[in-house]
Amino acid sequence: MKVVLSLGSNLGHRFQTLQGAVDTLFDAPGLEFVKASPVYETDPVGGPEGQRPFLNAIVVAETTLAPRTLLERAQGVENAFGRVREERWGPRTLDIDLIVVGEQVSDDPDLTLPHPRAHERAFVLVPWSKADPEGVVPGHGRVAELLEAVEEQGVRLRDDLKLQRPD
Ligand SMILES: Nc1ncnc2c1ncn2[C@@H]1O[C@H](COP(=O)(O)OP(=O)(O)OP(=O)(O)O)[C@@H](O)[C@H]1O
Ligand SMILES: Nc1nc2c(c(=O)[nH]1)N=C(CO)CN2
Repeated sequence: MKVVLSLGSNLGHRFQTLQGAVDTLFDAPGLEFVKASPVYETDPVGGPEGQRPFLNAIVVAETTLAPRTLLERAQGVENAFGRVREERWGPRTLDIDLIVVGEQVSDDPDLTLPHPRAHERAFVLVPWSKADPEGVVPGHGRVAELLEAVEEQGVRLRDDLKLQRPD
């Protein structure tokens, strides 16, 4: 099954955190790296005033794992990078969201698939469209079409930064 993950960081060494997350996510069996998007610097959406901009990227992978197992893997990596959960949409060293897992659809609040806000977030759609132009959000449509409906201002390519394949 194809998995699309969104990675974001707006505290600490943001790029090292994203690369470390990519390396750690693929350290265990069941998840195979396919591609990472370019890295974008993005204005914070929601949350408190005055947050630093995020670095955001999308990673496309193949998996044999159940969605819940993937969520546990992602949360384990977030915790390993010292994420402190305080206020909703507040600053974080690392946030990993499951955007889509195959064709799976779920409205479980602990794991909603596809991610309930992905289809309206430029910081997801812009990098995703570069890594995977054929991408689809089940129930919402093609990434390329969803992108036409969002404001891309506030999402800037950082072509000085490039995520490497996991080591
Ligand atoms: N598709 C999903 N990917 C990741 N977490 C999810 C998903 N659906 C539901 N969750 C749940 O959301 C909870 C809160 O996640 P988190 O604190 O990372 O939210 P957030 O990143 O601040 O906001 P947002 O959900 O808008 O991205 C997690 O504990 C997780 O169980
Ligand atoms: N620019 C940007 N804004 C956000 C982000 C993010 O990754 N990038 N993540 C959020 C919660 O997941 C809320 N707001």
